[in-house]
Amino acid sequence: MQYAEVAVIVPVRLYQTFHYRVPSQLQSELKKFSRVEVPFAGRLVQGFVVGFSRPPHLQKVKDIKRVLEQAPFLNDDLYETACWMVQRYLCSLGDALQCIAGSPVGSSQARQENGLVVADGQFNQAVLARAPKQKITLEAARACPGLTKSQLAAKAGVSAAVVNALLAKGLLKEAAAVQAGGHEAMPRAAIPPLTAEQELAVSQLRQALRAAGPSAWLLHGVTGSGKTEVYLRLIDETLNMRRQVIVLVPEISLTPQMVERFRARFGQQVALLHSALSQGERYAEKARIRAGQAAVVLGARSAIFAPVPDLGLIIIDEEHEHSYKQEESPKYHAREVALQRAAQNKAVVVLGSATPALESYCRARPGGPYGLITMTKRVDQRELPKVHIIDLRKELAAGNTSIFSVALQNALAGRLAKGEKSILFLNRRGLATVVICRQCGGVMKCPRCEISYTLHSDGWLKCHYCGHAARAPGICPCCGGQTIRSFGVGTQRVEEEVKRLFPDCRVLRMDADTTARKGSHRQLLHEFAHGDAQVLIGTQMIAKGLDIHQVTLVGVISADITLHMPDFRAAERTFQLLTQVAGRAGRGSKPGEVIIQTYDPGHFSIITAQNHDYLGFYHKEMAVRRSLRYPPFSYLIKILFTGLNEGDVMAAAQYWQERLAEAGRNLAVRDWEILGPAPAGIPRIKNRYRWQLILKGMASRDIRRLAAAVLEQAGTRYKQVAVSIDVDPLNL
Ligand SMILES: Nc1ncnc2c1ncn2[C@@H]1O[C@H](COP(=O)(O)OP(=O)(O)OP(=O)(O)O)[C@@H](O)[C@H]1O
Ligand SMILES: [Zn+2]
Repeated sequence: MQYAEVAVIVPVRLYQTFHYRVPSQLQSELKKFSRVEVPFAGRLVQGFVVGFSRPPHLQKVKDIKRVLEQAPFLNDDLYETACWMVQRYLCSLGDALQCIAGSPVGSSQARQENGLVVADGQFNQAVLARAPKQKITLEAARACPGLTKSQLAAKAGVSAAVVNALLAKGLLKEAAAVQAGGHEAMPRAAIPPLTAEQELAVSQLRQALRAAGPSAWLLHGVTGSGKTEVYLRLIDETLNMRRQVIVLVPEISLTPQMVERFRARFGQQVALLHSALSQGERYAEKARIRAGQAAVVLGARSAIFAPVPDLGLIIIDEEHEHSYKQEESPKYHAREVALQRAAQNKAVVVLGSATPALESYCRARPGGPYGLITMTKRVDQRELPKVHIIDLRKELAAGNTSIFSVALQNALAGRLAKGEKSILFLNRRGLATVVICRQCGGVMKCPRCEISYTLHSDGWLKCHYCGHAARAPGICPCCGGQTIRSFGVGTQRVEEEVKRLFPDCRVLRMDADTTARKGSHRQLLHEFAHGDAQVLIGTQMIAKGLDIHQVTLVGVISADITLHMPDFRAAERTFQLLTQVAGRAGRGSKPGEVIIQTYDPGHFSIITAQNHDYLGFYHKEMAVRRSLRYPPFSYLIKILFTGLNEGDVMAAAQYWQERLAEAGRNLAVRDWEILGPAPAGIPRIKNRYRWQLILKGMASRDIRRLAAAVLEQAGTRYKQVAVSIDVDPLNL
């Protein structure tokens, strides 16, 4: 083991690795996949050892400097995935391995924390009457036994001090460490009998699990059809086969109900991977996963790389969600990685959604690579909600300038009178979305980004791209004019309006502004579900997964925001959001009602959402995509150029455009085109100019080959311009 082959973490040529000498003092420490520090181009960089071959030339071979992490969470299986990512996403092998292994952790930090449980014995409730936070925390610990201190604090939305206080009082105690395979350590939660449709889904997927090969399935079930129960049964089956499961959810903080149901069913077998974990906690969870102790991994996008020993099943809930796509390099999509990992491990992939991505549904058509399983009914014969569309043009003509139509106002008043709960949805936060000087017409914009400021109720103008904030001016900075007006409605305006119309009503608002603090999502959702709040106002955060039985009204303040996004997926996004948010109504014993306000009531995304008609939407939208040759009828690659000097950025984009055209001729690639160079949708962010090229082709492999060829020759030509490649971009 004299020489090691290292994949360095720098944006270099895709597959290239470099040879280093292994100094004698590192001989015993170094292993395959160790994370090392090596000299590279005059500085020290990190990399991963991927082999021990001899270098072709022995001159100029440098020494490995040191070992940073002896055994990161990598293995041969994940290495194969990394190699696949290189050719699929055009990232370097070092970047792919880094993305899979995550950031390094000194093993000293990796202390295994014991889970906490409520101490036995009765205690006087009155003791906690003055300590509401401790009370909430104790309730949380009872609902989800086995959380660590910080997990429990995050769940209850309190600080660690509150948990410490409960430990000191003896009301909480540490659970004894659970043995491996402690599947039966928890009392089984009451398991409901399956509905007929669930039964059919489970039996079909159970067969797939027992079959020897990999397979992929789309579980298309309407909102409230009980997809989660199907997942739970399949997981049980997989655990019985002594294999492990990865379950992906769009964002773990938004799915406390799901986490609770998983813990109730599988107890300590569940490992949670999410961004709120400390490095030590993450390390401990991954160690449990690698050892096969935690056989059910529940997490967001990056949990797809969990180092399970024998992967049997991958479930992706709300598979249409864009959060499964990573927007930094490597710009992978967890769904595609899942299919690859499943192929490597002969595992089964289940993609669940009420509104599948077009790409997924068309793969599930007859002859496609996915099997299709459909659930058309809600559990317990509950009805899908009645959806009404309100034409805002008519409201205006009738003299109603409020943001609430008469119908929505009346419906809300009715719910408040009956003590039922309502959700109001608007996919835009803040108070007003544009601030304009009426004298010169100047729009207040972020000085660093080419984007208009949003006015917030605290009087600040905020840039939603870079976070930059400025005081709202009283006079126009351009012309000195004194009539500055704001337009456009955000969630804060909706909140003000509800409070004005219904002064006694208890309102909660959930958007990026109210959920910045750790644990605040859970706290807000808990308060809405169990407290006396009657109305929840929010952005897309409230559209997914919520299962709150008392909600009988959903109001969509404006369906037009997503509809008019400059993106070919705007209609799809709109249909998905409307269907998902409408699906929050009527999940209990009382039927639900939905009111959608729009200036475009004839649009097919809105009408098909009204009729709960996924297939109707699918066929209409596919016809549009076909005629414009957009995905899924073609493949795209976005190449983004950014830099401080616009001239350099344009020159780099131009140069790439020429090289790509040339490579296309040389490699005789057919059925493809280059769009651009053109300024990106947002032409400047944080002072960096942004230009882009789009490659569009009928074969993904062909355009990837072109981009890879040009990256090899031109990747580092413009030193001041960053080039980033996005294969199958979700944002253009
Ligand atoms: N077989 C069953 N019997 C009784 N209740 C059930 C059954 N299956 C699921 N439920 C309940 O039905 C409700 C809806 O289930 P679930 O949240 O899994 O729906 P879903 O299909 O994931 O919906 P969405 O797509 O809207 O998130 C939950 O409250 C769940 O506990
Ligand atoms: Zn900005």
